[in-house]
Amino acid sequence: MQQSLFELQYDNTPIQLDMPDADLKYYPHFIPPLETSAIMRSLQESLEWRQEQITIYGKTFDVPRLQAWYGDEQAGYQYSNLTMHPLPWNPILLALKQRCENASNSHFNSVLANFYRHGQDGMGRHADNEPELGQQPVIASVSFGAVRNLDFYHNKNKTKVRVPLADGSLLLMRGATQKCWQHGIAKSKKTLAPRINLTFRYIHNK
Ligand SMILES: O=C(O)CCC(=O)C(=O)O
Ligand SMILES: [Fe+2]
Repeated sequence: MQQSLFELQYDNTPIQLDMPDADLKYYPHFIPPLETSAIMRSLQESLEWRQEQITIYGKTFDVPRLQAWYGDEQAGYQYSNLTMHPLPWNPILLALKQRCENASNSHFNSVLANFYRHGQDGMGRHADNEPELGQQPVIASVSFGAVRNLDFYHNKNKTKVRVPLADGSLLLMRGATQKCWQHGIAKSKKTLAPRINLTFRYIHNK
């Protein structure tokens, strides 16, 4: 039997992840499946992806992914005596920002985009706890493309929680999440398709 378009409504009810000292809400179908591949392609083509580098003990390495940072002009921040400025918003990022603001009842003034080209791209353990993000930051994380595991590590005990982030999903991180947990995207030996993740944030300036 043929399904009518109206029956192809996906349930957008969020799931509250049961983790202590964290406030994590997961929306598996935040972006309807019919829209995700076009959005992914347009992000891949229209964002100004950069290969950033890090220096550890005097040796310089390529960060294992491509990155781009967009936001309001006032959302710059100080970094090693330099003021970093975001690129100006484009229509697709603004539309996604609006959808995240509606879902979270929050405001965002910048977005960090990460492009994981294959399984060997990843992100090391960290917390988004820079002072510019405030005491209990609200971060909206939208994913497109390959499913990748976001691993959470509790700061005080050895608890590890693996959260697979699906194409078109939204993960809202709030409350004590950044204070009490670190998170990272593990690399994989498997051949994985590309993935783009956007983390919408609010940067407070003095
Ligand atoms: O790619 C992800 O899901 C994680 C991104 C992230 O942790 C970050 O941008 O701070
Ligand atoms: Fe993060």
